Amino acid sequence: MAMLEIEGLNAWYGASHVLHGISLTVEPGEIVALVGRNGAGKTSTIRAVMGLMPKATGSVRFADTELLPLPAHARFGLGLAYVPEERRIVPGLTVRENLQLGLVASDGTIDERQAIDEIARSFPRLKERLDQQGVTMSGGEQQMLAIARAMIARPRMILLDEPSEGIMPILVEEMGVLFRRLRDEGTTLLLVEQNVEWALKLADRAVIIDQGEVVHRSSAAALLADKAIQERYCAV
Ligand SMILES: Nc1ncnc2c1ncn2[C@@H]1O[C@H](COP(=O)(O)OP(=O)(O)OP(=O)(O)O)[C@@H](O)[C@H]1O
Repeated sequence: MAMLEIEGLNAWYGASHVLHGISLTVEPGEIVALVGRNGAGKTSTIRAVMGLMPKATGSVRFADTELLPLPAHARFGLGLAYVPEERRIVPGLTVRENLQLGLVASDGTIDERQAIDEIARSFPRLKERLDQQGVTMSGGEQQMLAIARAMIARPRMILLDEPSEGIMPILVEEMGVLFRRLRDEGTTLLLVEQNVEWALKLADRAVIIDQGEVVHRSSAAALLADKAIQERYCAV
């Protein structure tokens, strides 16, 4: 059974029809890179999975549950996590308090102190800053916090929207190591990226979206080697 199966997904912003029959699957424990140029529909696709598009039709199944009829908050409870492009680190809250927000949907089933200890082991940079205001950290550290907050409730799948954007190369590298480890531990990842080469080196499979349609599916390695297709659909 696929972890995520999107079939014939259409979506709209008001009268503007932006996704035209997107179909793609993500198998358990794999990293799929979703690429394509600005405005192609990558963000809209993951927003539709999370229940954040004003209108969406078709089918989106997560571990065999049909998501489209469910409100956004019910989707988080199923073990899906989302790291949006704008990181939404809450002003006025410390790093620890931002992490605690990631546990709200788990209804007290996860031991908070243990979960924060575990996360702090994976993110040494956050460990040193648990009592600091989240928004005082660098952009890259805030991105790591947003990812840590998504991971803390141990979701089965994480959707990430351009996690490497605007981040120092050293942190991008750390993030790659983290994503591989997550995958090796069984977490499924759907990664929207403009940093195509980095994403393809990390991912198992790749899907390209162009003008709201899927135009290419292959192994990540095959797309990495195919500069012509990358130029045609991913050049900025
Ligand atoms: N809030 C909105 N209202 C109306 N149209 C929107 C809105 N957000 C995005 N769009 C339009 O929807 C289409 C798909 O955008 P989307 O953000 O999904 O693309 P993307 O591939 O993620 O690109 P980017 O990398 O720029 O985020 C584009 O034509 C865009 O202009």
